[in-house]
Formats: sequence, structure tokens, C-alpha cells
Amino acid sequence: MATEVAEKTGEDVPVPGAGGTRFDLEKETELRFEVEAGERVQLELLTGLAEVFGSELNRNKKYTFGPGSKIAVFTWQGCGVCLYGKTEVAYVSKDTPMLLYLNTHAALEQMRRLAERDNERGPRVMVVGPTDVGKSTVCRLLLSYAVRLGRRPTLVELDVGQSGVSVPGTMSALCIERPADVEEGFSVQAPLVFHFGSTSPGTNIKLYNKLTSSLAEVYSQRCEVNRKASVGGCIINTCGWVKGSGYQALVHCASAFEVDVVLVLDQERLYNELKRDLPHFVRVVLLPKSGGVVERSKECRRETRDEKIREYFYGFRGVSFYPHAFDVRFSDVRIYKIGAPSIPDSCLPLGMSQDDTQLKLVPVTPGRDLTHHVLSVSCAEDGEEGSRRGVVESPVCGFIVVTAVDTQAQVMTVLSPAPRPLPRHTLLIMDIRFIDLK
Ligand SMILES: Nc1ncnc2c1ncn2[C@@H]1O[C@H](COP(=O)(O)OP(=O)(O)OP(=O)(O)O)[C@@H](O)[C@H]1O
Repeated sequence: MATEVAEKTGEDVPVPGAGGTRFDLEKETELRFEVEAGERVQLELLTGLAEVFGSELNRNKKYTFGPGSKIAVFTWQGCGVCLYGKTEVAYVSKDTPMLLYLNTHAALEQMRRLAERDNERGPRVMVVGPTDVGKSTVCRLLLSYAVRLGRRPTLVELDVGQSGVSVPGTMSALCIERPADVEEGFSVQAPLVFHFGSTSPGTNIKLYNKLTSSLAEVYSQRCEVNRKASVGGCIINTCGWVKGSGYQALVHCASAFEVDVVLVLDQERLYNELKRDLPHFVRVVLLPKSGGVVERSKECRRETRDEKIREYFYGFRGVSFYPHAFDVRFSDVRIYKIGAPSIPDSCLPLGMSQDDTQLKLVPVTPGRDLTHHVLSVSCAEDGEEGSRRGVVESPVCGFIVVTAVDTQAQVMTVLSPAPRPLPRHTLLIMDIRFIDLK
């Protein structure tokens, strides 16, 4: 039920034209709302208890959501909340799969308890499904619920298009130590990030699978030395590409991480295929998607990606960090692209297969076309040929964006989160561009 209430004043940033609308939610229902483009909406919990994607709301605190946000406020016990600002849509739904998601969490927690008791490892869970079924949301929910019980699960982010951990075009792992912040999501401290270079696994599936294996290897090594990480298990978020090579990549991931549970969202066909192709001890579970998950247009996805890169340099909502701009001499860095363009088999050197070219480091000659490209700064040691082979599988220590190139002076100007000099000199170019309009 919604009622208009007078605007409240507080220390928070006022939302223009904000007359509050109150919603009283019965238990096990959720308020779904979307924020209009160019607007902000504030949410306040007035009575009872409620959560946003697994993170509890504090009473009488105003949470601000930016343009385009799609949010669900769920309550197990019943609550009263108020929305201030212009929403594109706001409605209460009784029909949510939250009980099923909670049961899934309870089953995973049971597995963690058994792992603790028997000195085994905790559940490794892969969340799969087509695009826009709420995979990332389910991952966030399960991770927040686990961490609220004192667990230390790991988020493995394999969605190179919409990464929740780092900039797009990367594959990463993050140890979760506290529930996601209601506005900002998980606090990203010391993630392990690998350079993939584009927003679709299909551009270099061989590299995608290779990096999946690298992440699995590092995660397993961590589990060997960190009991809490091992018992906490991991939740793997995957891409929405579930056919052909995309499907094979899921099967590969399941085997690399030795997953115990696969949660399939909203696609019976995928569920059946995985049940057929994965070993019998892997529990494949079909879960419905929430009716609240909103389909995002290409444009919306592009904007989200841009926002993620902006956030990397300027901080959340563009106000916390102050990036640096400085010149880098061409002679001081080595720029590579991973993967040579495919050529007909008949033109390949003797003994070389097409696969080899996909993992090849191709030197890039700096020129004007570098402008606006995002470059990953590889952690690989600078120097000798020998270490070059390790560049593809080395994590990255950060990102820069080329804002200008002066071919005459042989320098490029870069936007960097840290002042000069660059910590390493091996740079990997992404297909992704970012135009810094700040
Ligand atoms: N119950 C809900 N009510 C309202 N919005 C929701 C709900 N669940 C998820 N959303 C929103 O729907 C959008 C898509 O969800 P999500 O990113 O989890 O999907 P996905 O399957 O991971 O997408 P992708 O195709 O990028 O892999 C997000 O903006 C999310 O905030």
C-alpha cells in the first residue's frame, strides 16, 4: 500500500522534488523500483526489518540510488519504507523466489558445517543462466547471507561484460568479508584480477578458459593455506552466453573449479544439458528467476560499463578519488595485445595450431589509435624474454586510460589512479575504450 508523506529533512543530500511515498509491506513481499534516467531516489526504512539483495537496511537512514538503478526491498517480517524522488516504476510484489533462494543458502550453509566438521572443503557453487535472469543478484544474495553467518566465501567473477568486482574486460576473484553495502555493493579490497581484454568471452574463448583455470588454481592454493576460505567456498558468477562455446566454457569452469553445485536460473534446457554433461556428484539445481529482474538494453549495459570504469578512477559516484594525468614515453613501456587475428590454417607456420595464436602476445606499436583505450598494467616482472610467457597468466595491478598520443614527441598521456611512475612497464591493451568527460 502506498501513501504520500511529507518530505523529511535531514543531513542527506536532498532529492529534487522529493515528496515521499510510503509503502507498507507485508511479510515475504518486496518493493521493486527503478530510478528514472537523470534522477536519484532515496529509500528509508521507517518500521520493521528489510533488506536489499541480502544486505540489511538500517532504520531511519536514507539510502540514495542513482539513475537507472533497479532495486528490490524485501522483508521477511513486514516493514514500512518510504521512497523520495522520481521513480520510473514502484510496486509491491508478493510473488518472489526469495524463499527458494533462502533455502538454497540454508543448504549451502549445511554443506559448510559438514565441511567444518569433517575437515573438508566448503561448497563451490557456479551460478549460470542466460542474460538478465538475476545471476549477479543471486550471487550477491548468497554471499551476503553467508558472510552474515561469519563465513568468508569468495566471489569469482567470470562475467567479462558486467563485472561486479573490477573494470569490464577482466576476470577476478574477491574474498568477501562483509555483506555488500546497500548502495555500493561489495567492498573491493585486494581482488585478484586477470586481463581478458574485451566484453565478450567469444572474442578469445581459449584465453577465457585459460584464465578460468588460472583463477581456479589460485583459489585452490588459497584454500590450502586458509581454512576459512576453504570452508566458505566460492560463488562463481558467469556470463549469459550459454550456447556453443559459451556452454563449453561453463562445463570447463565446472571442471576447473571442481564445483559441487550448479544453480541454473530460469532455463530448463541449460539445466538438462548440464545434468547430462557434468559428473553425477555435481548437484545441478534449477531455480526460477525473480519477476523483478529487468532486461537491460545494449545501451544500458554500455553505460553500466562506462560507469564501472569511471568508478575505478574517480570512486563511487565520482567523488572519492582523484586520478593523475601524466606523460609516458613510448620507450618506457611495452604494449601487447593478447591473441593474434586468426589466419587460415594453411598459412600457419609448420607445427603451429590456431589455438596457439589466441594466447600469443602481439606487440602493439604505439600510435594515435591507442587514444581512449583502457590498458591493464601487468604484474609480470619487467624485462627478459623468459617472463614474457607468463604475462598472459599474470594478474594485473591496475588500469590506465590513454587520453592523448603525441607521435612526434613519442609520448602518450595517461589517466592513472596513482601518480607517476607506473609500477610496471608491461601494458596489455583492451578492446574497451573510455572517454574521460570529467
Ligand atoms: N527482485 C528484483 N527486483 C527488481 N530488480 C531486480 C531484482 N533482482 C534483480 N534486479 C535488477 O535487475 C538487473 C539485472 O540483474 P542481474 O545483474 O543480477 O542479472 P544478470 O543475469 O546477472 O545479468 P547479466 O545478463 O549481466 O549476466 C539489475 O539491475 C538488478 O539490480
